[in-house]
Amino acid sequence: MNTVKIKSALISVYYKDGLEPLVRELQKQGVTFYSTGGTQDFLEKLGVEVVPVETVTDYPSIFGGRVKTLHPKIFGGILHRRGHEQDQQELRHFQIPALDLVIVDLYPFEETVASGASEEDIIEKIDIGGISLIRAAAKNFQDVLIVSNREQYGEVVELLQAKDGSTDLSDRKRFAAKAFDVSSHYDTHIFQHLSKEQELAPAFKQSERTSQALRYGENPHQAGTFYGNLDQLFDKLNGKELSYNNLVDVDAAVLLMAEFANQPAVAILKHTNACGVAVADTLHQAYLNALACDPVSAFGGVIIANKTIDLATAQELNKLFFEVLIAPAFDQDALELLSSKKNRILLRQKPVQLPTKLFKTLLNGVIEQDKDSATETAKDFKTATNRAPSPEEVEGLEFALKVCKHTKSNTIVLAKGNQLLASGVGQTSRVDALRQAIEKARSFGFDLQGAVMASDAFFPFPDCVTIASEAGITAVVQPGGSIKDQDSIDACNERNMAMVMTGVRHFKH
Ligand SMILES: NC(=O)c1ncn([C@@H]2O[C@H](COP(=O)(O)O)[C@@H](O)[C@H]2O)c1NC=O
Repeated sequence: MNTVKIKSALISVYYKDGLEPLVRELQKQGVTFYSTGGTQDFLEKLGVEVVPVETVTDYPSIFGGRVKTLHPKIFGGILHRRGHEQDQQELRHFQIPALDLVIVDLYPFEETVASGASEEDIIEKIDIGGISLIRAAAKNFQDVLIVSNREQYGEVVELLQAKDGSTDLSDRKRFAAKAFDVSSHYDTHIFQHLSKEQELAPAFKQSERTSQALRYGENPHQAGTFYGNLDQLFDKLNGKELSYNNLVDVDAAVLLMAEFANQPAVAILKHTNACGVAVADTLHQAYLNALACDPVSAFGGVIIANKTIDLATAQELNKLFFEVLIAPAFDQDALELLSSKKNRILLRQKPVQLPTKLFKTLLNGVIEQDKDSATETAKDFKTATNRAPSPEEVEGLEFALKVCKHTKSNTIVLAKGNQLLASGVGQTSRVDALRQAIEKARSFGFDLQGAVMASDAFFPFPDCVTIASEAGITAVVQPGGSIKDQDSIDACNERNMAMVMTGVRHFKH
């Protein structure tokens, strides 16, 4: 157990709020308080007697507060080993006060960077003394309790009350682990800030401070964990825990729907690919059109909408078995109806920007890239054929290209107006992707006459154009860039098809 009675505490906190109940509890236990300038003032205003660190160190706070606790008498008080004869002799010899509890709230570095403060202000917010106190107290968890986070105050009060002002080794070790989480997270942000202008960041650092055990990974025999804070992005209004696969699909759904900001839009995804997407005048109609694309695949899918789920849409959705529904808002009656199935996950999406860098593990490292944030619209289309696309075809091409960008390569996406008809996904050849899309569209009764197609990458041969034309497709958008582009252009001209090029490839592996 190795229980330690807390007799002394060093408190040095940037934000003072929330501290009082903890201080009152320590006061009840007869603890001696040591503190730094601002914290000392705060404690004294509460009527608490405090020993200023300056009295211990015999130094004032110098260099504008850059050095105040950085002193052997403070660090000796924390780091000496209580059961070590030599340490005890030295402690007495140098008249060092033992410190059993250290409470630190660091200078708000991340917050200062986010506020757009000047570089000078940012540098001053690199906490040195506080982080050193945290590391020292955490290292000596055998004897010292470190409170490194304001969120822990309530838990510490409960511990002290339950154990009459003492702490157990297991608690101190747990708080020490948290302390190194706090210090490493803090340093990660400093590293990221100071290296952000370097073309090649010298190391990959990412710090997520919350974790969520998943029921399992991609399959039941694989363990899985999510590191991050989903509460920042969603309010979960109903349903079971999100699974690993749900999270992967929710991520794909959110990225896809970010393409459709204005008119009501609905997308249905399976295994990260859209099996239904539509934009319409109402959300209800958008959902019906999205579902019509492939009602078979929609079963068990992840659905996302960009407008409030109303009752009419909810009544249609309620007829389908789906895993997750994401929307910016839900009308109360719609929410009540959809919540009737207890496992159905309903997420209210908050308007929060997602990171602009993407990374994943690969071989023995991590691969990182910028998010694909390029979206080409009509103004970016360069007509390569004799015939330019009609306004209806342009609308379809813009729509198809947005879906194409978020579909696994190789892909061909077929659309008409603002409705996805079918896509060929994750194929090893573009021809296979096109054939899959045509066959699928026909199997759900779509007439491909006048439909348009988008390709995520250039056509190496004119075969896709020929096959598309035979199916009734009249307009094509593709990046271009093949040495045989002219063959595809000629094939289009022979068939009076319109082809536009964007110059931007959208592979998605
Ligand atoms: N310089 C030091 O020796 C030092 N010791 C503690 N601090 C920080 O000073 C802050 C508290 O200062 P005050 O009690 O004066 O408001 C805390 O955020 C603490 O992490 C220091 N400041 C920065 O390094």
